[in-house]
Amino acid sequence: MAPSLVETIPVRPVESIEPPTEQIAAKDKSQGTYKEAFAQSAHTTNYEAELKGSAKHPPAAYPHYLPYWDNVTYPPLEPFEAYEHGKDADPAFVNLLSGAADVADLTANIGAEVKGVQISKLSKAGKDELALFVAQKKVVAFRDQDLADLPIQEALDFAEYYGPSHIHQASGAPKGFPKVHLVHRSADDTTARDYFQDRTNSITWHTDVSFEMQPPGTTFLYLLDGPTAGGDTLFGNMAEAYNRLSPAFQQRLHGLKALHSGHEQAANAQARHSIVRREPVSNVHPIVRTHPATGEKALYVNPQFTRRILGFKKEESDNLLKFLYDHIALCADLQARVKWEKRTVICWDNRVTAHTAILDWQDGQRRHSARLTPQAERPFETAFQE
Ligand SMILES: O=C(O)CCC(=O)C(=O)O
Ligand SMILES: [Fe+2]
Repeated sequence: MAPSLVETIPVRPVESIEPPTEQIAAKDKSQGTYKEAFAQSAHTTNYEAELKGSAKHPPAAYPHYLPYWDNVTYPPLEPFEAYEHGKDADPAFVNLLSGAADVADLTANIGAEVKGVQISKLSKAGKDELALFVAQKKVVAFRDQDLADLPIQEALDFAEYYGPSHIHQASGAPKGFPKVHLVHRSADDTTARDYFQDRTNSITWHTDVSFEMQPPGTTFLYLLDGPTAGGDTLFGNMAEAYNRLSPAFQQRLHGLKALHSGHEQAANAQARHSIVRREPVSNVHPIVRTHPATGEKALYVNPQFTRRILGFKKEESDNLLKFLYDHIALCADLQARVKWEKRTVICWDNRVTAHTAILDWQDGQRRHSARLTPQAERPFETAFQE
């Protein structure tokens, strides 16, 4: 992709899907540059309240998971040969599920809930089956997990079975663990309420960091602390979104490629005087990608990071992308709204799903979770078949 195209595409405002940077940086505006403020981040009121609690809320349950913005930059991500463990899995899922207390579908076409399986303790065969099970179900809530209570490095080692950890270009991370991506809104943060001063909804459908050459596959997000109600995460089945289209339309999408850009997310972080850990990148991916284990085809565009369909004029590209985004957003019949509980790990396959946080909880409650993000193969497509 010629870099000039990236520059000529108008920068559209991209909502931050990385809440913590926004929150701390907003405080920093009155305190000089972010970097100055960062040096004293442990002394900001907000951070202190998180550590110590206040009259209104308890301290953070997992203080070593509070976001920290180290000022370290990283070289570009290196290409690597991805290995798809789902291909080695026994589709009977004996090693994953035979000891489960309960396995239930959340809807008819997306999502499952599993109780009584400790994913951090799975055998190799169990881990392979997890990859395939999640690829089939698209998103799985594993209840009563110990991931948050393990040393952070052990949690990372578990996830890295599936691929090398992605280091996010702009998000806060636990101190010393830049490979862990944090989602954090402190208990005295009013973003969830403030958001609706300017917007009618908080929905930001996306698939994680699709601008990377090898975006994540099997991904784990675990709750550290959450509101009593609300703050669910909504997932959509992008393979089913593809299947719903007519064969003629599917055929038209095959062969099309789209540009995905991380430049706006980086610019956003810079504008907030936050950190950017790497030179931002853009990559071109097929609009219909194939899952390496299931062979399923899935729509692979999202309004956060996809910018342009290559070879189409702007209006053509905008219109087709708008249709696809509307299709993804409107199909409540291929979505699951997954509820968090303490000690829940939600695992999804970024190659065949889209997701969005829902910012609907009441003020005065912390929402804090950590993501382990193994990278996978470069998206590829296989031929259209009727
Ligand atoms: O906060 C959430 O519910 C989802 C956050 C998210 O998009 C992610 O961790 O990838
Ligand atoms: Fe995400």
